[in-house]
Amino acid sequence: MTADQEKKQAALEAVKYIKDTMVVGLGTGSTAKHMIEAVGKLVADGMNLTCVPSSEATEKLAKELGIKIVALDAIDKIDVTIDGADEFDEKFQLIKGGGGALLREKILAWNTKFNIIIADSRKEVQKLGAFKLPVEVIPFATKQILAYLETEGLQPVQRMRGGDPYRTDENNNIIDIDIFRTEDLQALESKLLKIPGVVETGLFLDTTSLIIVGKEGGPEVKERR
Ligand SMILES: O=C(CO)[C@H](O)[C@H](O)COP(=O)(O)O
Repeated sequence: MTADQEKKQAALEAVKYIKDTMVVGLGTGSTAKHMIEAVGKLVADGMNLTCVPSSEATEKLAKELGIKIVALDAIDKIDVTIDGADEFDEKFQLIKGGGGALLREKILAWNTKFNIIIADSRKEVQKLGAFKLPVEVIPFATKQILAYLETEGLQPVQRMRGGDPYRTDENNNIIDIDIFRTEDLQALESKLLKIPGVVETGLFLDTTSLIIVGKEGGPEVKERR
């Protein structure tokens, strides 16, 4: 199976957890796109859903598909959020933010009763960190944060797009760092979040309830132990 076929398979399995009248968080990225399309079909078939998007791109696609979108402050709690990931390990720890939507994705995950991650099988790793960890920072502080992270040995690289700094939906910058040699991810997360100007990191350490992986022979559904 191609990675994209696995993504779609996982997405189609995940939408089975969506029930009528639920508030649903919609993730961002190429795996989430399959899920949003499937949610669009549920809505077209008559399901009454209220959805909260994790990015402007997701909001645009959802609206095109006729999905009812509300802002986070219009609801109390999200019933289920379905999102992708760049990497996950057996402890259900994730790296997210390859698509740049980590801040809103993390806010959605934190405000959700049941978080489902959908992924192709290449996202499963023994140890997080082959994928660089995205850190969202405000533009005002970017130069100084880059210098600090360099002294910490985290090999920071500012994300660029077409020769200009990449800007998130919140108009911030992203610095990608190398965490492969980091053992204590919780300590790293705390250290990063203490830096003035760091808005959020793409480490999702304890929000995920279920991971669905697309695989030859059918989706694998992993429950958090
Ligand atoms: O965190 C994300 C976006 O911020 C995505 O979930 C992550 O990058 C995975 O993307 P894809 O489904 O395209 O592989």
